This record gives sequence, structure tokens and C-alpha cells, in this order.
Amino acid sequence: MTQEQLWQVLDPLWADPRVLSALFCGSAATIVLLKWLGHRQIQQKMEEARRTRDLALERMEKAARRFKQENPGTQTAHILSLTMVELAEKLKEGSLSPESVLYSYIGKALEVNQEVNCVIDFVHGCEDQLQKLKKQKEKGLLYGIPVSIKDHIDCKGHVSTGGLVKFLGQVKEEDSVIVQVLKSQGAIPFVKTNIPQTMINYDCSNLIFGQTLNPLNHQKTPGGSSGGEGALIAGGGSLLGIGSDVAGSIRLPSSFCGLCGLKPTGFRISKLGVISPIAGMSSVIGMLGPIARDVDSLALCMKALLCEEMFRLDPTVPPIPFDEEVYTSSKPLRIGYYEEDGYFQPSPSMKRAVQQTRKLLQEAGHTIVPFAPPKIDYMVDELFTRGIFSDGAAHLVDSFKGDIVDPNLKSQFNTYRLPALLKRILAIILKPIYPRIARDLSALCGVGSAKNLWDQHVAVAVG
Ligand SMILES: CCCCCCCCCCCCCCCCCC(=O)NCCO
Repeated sequence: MTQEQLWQVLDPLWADPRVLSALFCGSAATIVLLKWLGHRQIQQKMEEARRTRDLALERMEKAARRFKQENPGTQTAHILSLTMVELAEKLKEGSLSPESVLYSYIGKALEVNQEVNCVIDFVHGCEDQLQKLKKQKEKGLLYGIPVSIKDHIDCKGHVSTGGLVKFLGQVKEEDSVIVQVLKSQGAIPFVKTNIPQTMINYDCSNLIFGQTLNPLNHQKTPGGSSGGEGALIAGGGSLLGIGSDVAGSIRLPSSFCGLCGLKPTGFRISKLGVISPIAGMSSVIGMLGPIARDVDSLALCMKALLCEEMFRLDPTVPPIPFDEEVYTSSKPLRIGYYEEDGYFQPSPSMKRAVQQTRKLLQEAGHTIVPFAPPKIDYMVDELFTRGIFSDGAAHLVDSFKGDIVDPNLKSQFNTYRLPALLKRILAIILKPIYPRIARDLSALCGVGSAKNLWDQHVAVAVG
């Protein structure tokens, strides 16, 4: 049949409304079917990930039960009551065994997890690490200390999910540099903890593993994105956790859960072997860092991390060790503070905490100087928000491809994915009534060009 003959047959069909409606319904049904199939595939992948998590938790439970049966005299309550520094000393002098500490924390982490849903994986290699440690002559600074690890930090043999379906099934072949360094210092990474989908959020829920609760109040979030860490440590299921922070992801969960957390200075710790949906964003520098119950634990962790092994494994990390002299010095310091930053309104309790801290520092002989953060609107809107979303949120939106958006993130996500022109128009319309939302929308358009990005990097560097 020639093309001409084909058209002669088809031509009258186009005019037939029954053919047209059949075509329309057929296409619509195909689209719905394809969507349903895609959705089902995503659901199946998430179910598989939950099954893997449940098996890991069962394995943890068996390990804890077996140890308890074989060692009925273990002083679990005593071990769990010790601070990290006390525990490190007892492990080093040999009055406590690394086994008794590890299995006490495995048992406690399971208990806390049942209450708040914060553990997503058991780092089963921890039992081998334990045996390896016992054979080593040299005891590192974190000898025998169990450490919990945020989801997206690679551990050999495990998946770093980012709370996203696209990463499921990608089992890591190597430990991240930070996990290697922790192990070289004698620490025992033993569980991985929950995060919000993409980690660009301050709550702690994703559709794969669900919502993590705050152990201090189940009606509240533990904060995010290192929320699983915050919840586990605050519940007593871990002494030390490694989180990450671009824009508050260590600091917020630490604050919400009554803990101490540190976002170290940029580039201080290697980020090799860590996944991120916004990996190329370099206007606001993200860092890995510790969360713990007290400041001395953070200091011990930083001392352990800033070592030759870290500098050897990642030569981009400046080889500057922990400054013991500054940390232990009793020389009075000059410390700046503010009760309000001029952008976010602090709660009365936050204000009170700053006032009490100021008083204590003054009583300890330090000089306290009030200051106002300069050009705060410009800093927050133009350098911080426009910096994080310098690509107009394109990478973040892309990371949801082949995924279902967590309902907690839906309104944020819908805003991110608006076309830049629409964001600009909305910003103009909203400016007189909601000036701050207008500025956010404008910032979410990003910088527009590589030239502007260079300019922005300069602005970040010089303020
Ligand atoms: C009409 C609605 C307007 C919505 C405006 C949305 C404004 C967005 C404000 C910026 C929010 C930035 C969130 C960043 C979270 C980062 C958390 C973090 O530190 N993650 C790092 C993990 O390594």
C-alpha cells in the first residue's frame, strides 16, 4: 500500500467522532496504566528496602540476645550510664571489654528504634571490626566506642539511600573516608540512621523508612536532616553519631533533641564516599560532623578525626590537627553573641538559653561582646538561599525523578519546580503583602548564568 492509499483509508476515520474518542480514551488509559506500573515498581523497591531493614534489625536482635545469654553478668545499665569520655578511658585501661559495650548499645539502639523509628540498617561488619580490634596492639582514641552513622555516609556492604528510591540497591563497595578513619581510631560503626527524603529538609521522614520521632516528645520531630542520629542519641541508643550539615542539619536535631553537635569549618573533614542530591552546590559549604551528649565527646571525636589517616586518605583536607592548647586553655576569651539575628524570631526559651550562657561565660571570666550580624537580609536571601538553589533547584527537582514525593515535602517541592518565570511573577505579586516569601521565591530562581555564579562565589568569599 502506498502512502497515498493509506491516507485515503485513514482520512474519513479522522472525521468520525467514535474513532477520535476511542483514540483519546486509549491514550488516556495507556498513560494511566504506565503511571500505575511505574508507581507499583517504586512501591515494590521501597517494600524490598523495608524487608532488608527488618532483616538487619532481626540480625541485631539475635546478636544482642546471644551475647546476653553467653554473658549474663554484663553491667549493661552501668555501661549505658557512662559518658563517652569515661567509657573511652575504661575501654582503654581494660576494665570494660569492647564486646560488652557494643552489645549493650546494640540492645539499647533496638529499644530506642522501636519507640522512635530511627535505625535503618545494622552495620553487620561491626562484629568483624570487634574481632579485629581485639587483635590490635595499638588502641586508637575511640577504641571500642560504638558509633552511629547517618544514612548517606557510605559503609561497605550497605546502601546509602538519601531517602530516595533511585539509590536503592546500590550497595557500596568501600567505606567512606570518615568511616575508614573512625575504624582506624578503634571506633565501631554499628548502625545507620534515618533522614528526610533528599536531606534538604528539617524534618525526618521519607517514604521508604517512615517518620522518625523525637524521643523527648513523640508529638515532635527530632529535626533534620540528621534526625535519626538526634533521636537515637537522645534516646540513649548511641553515644556518638556522625551527621552532616549544609544549613543546620547537625545543629537543628542537636537542638531539638537536647544534644551537642558541631558543624566543623568547611573542608576540615573529608566528604569522599558521601552521597548528596546537591553535590555540585558550593556556595554554602556542607560538612560532616559529630553529634553527642556533651561537648567533651565532640572534642574527643574531632581529635580522633583530624589525624594522619584522614590527611593521607584525602589530601584535599588541610593537615591541621585538633588544637589541644586552645581547647584546654583557661585564658579568657572575647566572645561575640546576639539574642536576635534580625531575621528569625527566637522563641523565649532560646533567648533565655543565650542569656544564661552569656552569664555563665561572664562569670567564668570571659569578655562578652554583643553584635548584630551585618546585612542579614542580603546574607540570608542572596548568599544563603540563592546560593543553595543557585541552579534554580534543578538538581534537587531532578533527584525526585522515578520517585514519589514525601507528603511532608510536597509544598516545598511544588515551589522548587515552578518555572523560573512563574517564580519571578509570583515574587512581584506577593512582594507588597508577603515580602519575605517574595524574596524566597526570587532566590529560588537561582543565579541564571555561570557568570553570575562566579560573582556569587566572590560575594560569599568577601561578604
Ligand atoms: C510559597 C512558598 C515559598 C516557599 C519558600 C521556600 C524557601 C526555601 C528556604 C530555604 C530552605 C533551605 C533548606 C535547606 C535545608 C538544608 C538542610 C541541610 O543542612 N542538609 C544537609 C545535609 O547534608
